[in-house]
Formats: sequence, structure tokens, C-alpha cells
Amino acid sequence: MSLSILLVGCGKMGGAMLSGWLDRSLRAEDVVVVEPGGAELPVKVVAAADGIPEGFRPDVVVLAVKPQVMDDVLPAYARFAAAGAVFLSIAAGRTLASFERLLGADAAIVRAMPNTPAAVGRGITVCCPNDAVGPAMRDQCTMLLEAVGQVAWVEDEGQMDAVTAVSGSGPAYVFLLAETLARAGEAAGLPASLAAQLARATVCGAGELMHRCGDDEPAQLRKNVTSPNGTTAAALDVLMADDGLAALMERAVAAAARRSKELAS
Ligand SMILES: NC(=O)C1=CN([C@@H]2O[C@H](COP(=O)(O)OP(=O)(O)OC[C@H]3O[C@@H](n4cnc5c(N)ncnc54)[C@H](O)[C@@H]3O)[C@@H](O)[C@H]2O)C=CC1
Ligand SMILES: O=C(O)[C@@H]1CCC=N1
Repeated sequence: MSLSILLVGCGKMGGAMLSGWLDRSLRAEDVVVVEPGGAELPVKVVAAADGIPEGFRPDVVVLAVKPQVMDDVLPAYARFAAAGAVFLSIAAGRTLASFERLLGADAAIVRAMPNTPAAVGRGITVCCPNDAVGPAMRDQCTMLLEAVGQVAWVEDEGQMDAVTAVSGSGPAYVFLLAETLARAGEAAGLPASLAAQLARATVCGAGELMHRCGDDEPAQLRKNVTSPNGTTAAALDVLMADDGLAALMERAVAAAARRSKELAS
């Protein structure tokens, strides 16, 4: 992949993407990271924008700082917009309009929402471009993000809050499932370490099975586990009750989408 990347912010998500890129095809010499916290990485890491090497001309500036600090951070990078770089923001809630206000209406900006499985090449990122993003820039962003998983584009920015709530935050819901399944196992009489092992292996195994059976709906995989009048059916009667998991998940996703909208202001 011959793209030069400036990664601004190398915390949990920026770090996850970087590790996916370096595991795959990105050359270390094509990446500069700005991270005030420092980082032991096989790429050049600087503490602030003024440490970026003279003459470094990124094709893509990836903005991976918290939404709340974006306004303070961004002006130091505006010169790269003028030089023709595309800005790829992964900040939850931050709108294209808010970047245009800071970088100028002509700046090419992609609002994106990745997720942490990018660290193992199994992320999914949804992108929404502004009008200044041409086909070549779109291809560059797709290439960069496909190195760490699946990529989808939407034209309606209004969908990004729901995207954030489903796939951006979604890994946390799955990890919570593993945590709560383990605790339920303990409550049912298992030693804590065995319950944790069972829950973890089950979530990983079920995820991998769903991954490999790409053509089967999750509902079919669920039915494959469920014997008529058996143990799974007994549990699913609880989970699929009117006040069960569907209602809970709908409320959780709505809360995340609401918070994404709030982060815009
Ligand atoms: N953690 C996740 O699962 C996901 C996070 N995001 C988004 O990614 C962004 C980063 O989130 P996390 O990685 O979770 O947070 P984080 O706190 O782990 O990372 C943010 C990084 O930005 C650095 N930073 C702070 N000020 C800076 C500056 N002036 N210049 C450069 N770097 C600076 C911090 O030192 C930190 O390492 C957020 O906008 C979040 O909405 C998006 C998708 C998923
Ligand atoms: O919790 C957050 O705000 C970020 C965005 C999606 C996942 N983490």
C-alpha cells in the first residue's frame, strides 16, 4: 500500500488501526504519528504537530483524538488540507460541517466510524464523505481501511449516529455479553475461572462460526443450537420475551445514537 499517513492520536482506536496497518501492507516509513503521550512504535512518533518532519506530505490525515479536543487540535493540521490531503476523522459525533468550519469548505473530509477489531484485521468502518472528496481520495480511504477490515460508504451523514451505536460501540456490547455470561455461570454454581473460560470460548467460537458461515443468517445459527423443548429454548424464552434482549438492545443503541448526536455540539 503506497500511501503516506499522518495519524493524529494513537490511543485505543488509533493504535488498533495502526497495528492492523503495520501487520498488513503499510510501510513504517510512510507513517508519522502525533501522540503527546508518547508510544513505543516502529514508526516515527512525535509529541505535537510542530515535530512533524519538514517535507512530510501525508495523503491521508487520520484524526483519532477524542471528539472533545478536536477543535483545539485541528488548526495545527489545516496546512495539509490546503496541500490536498484527505482528512479521515474517526471521532464519534463530529460532523462534516464542524470540520469544514475549521479547515475550510474546500477541505476534503471523510467522517468515519471504525471499531477496535481493526487491530486484528476484522474491523468494520463506515465512511461518509463531504463534497470535496473525489474518487481517488475515496479509493485511498477505502484501501487504508480495508487493510483492517470491511468498509462501507454512506452518503447520508444522518446515519452515522446509528452506525456509531451499532458497530463503533458494538464490540463493547459483545465483551459485556462475555462478562455477564461468566457471572451467570458463577451464579449457576461454576467456579469463577471455569465460568470465565466457558463464556470467553463461547463468544469467540460463536463469532468465528458466524464469520465462517457468512451466508447463514444469525437466526439460523441460533436455531441450530436450539432443540425443541430443550435447554436453549428455555433460556431463549427469557431472552426473547417482550422485555428481553431485543428491547434492551434497542434502548442501548438508541442511547448511544443520542450520545453521538450530543457530541456534535
Ligand atoms: N475506542 C473505540 O472503540 C473507538 C473510538 N472511536 C473514536 O476514536 C477517537 C479516539 O478514541 P480512543 O482511541 O478510544 O481514545 P484514547 O483516549 O485511547 O485516544 C486518544 C489519543 O489522543 C491523544 N491526544 C490527545 N491530545 C492530542 C493532541 N493534541 N494531538 C495528538 N494526540 C492527542 C491521547 O494522548 C490519546 O492517546 C475518539 O474520537 C472516539 O470517538 C471511534 C470508534 C471506536
Ligand atoms: O465510546 C465512544 O464514544 C467511542 C465511539 C465508538 C466507540 N467508542
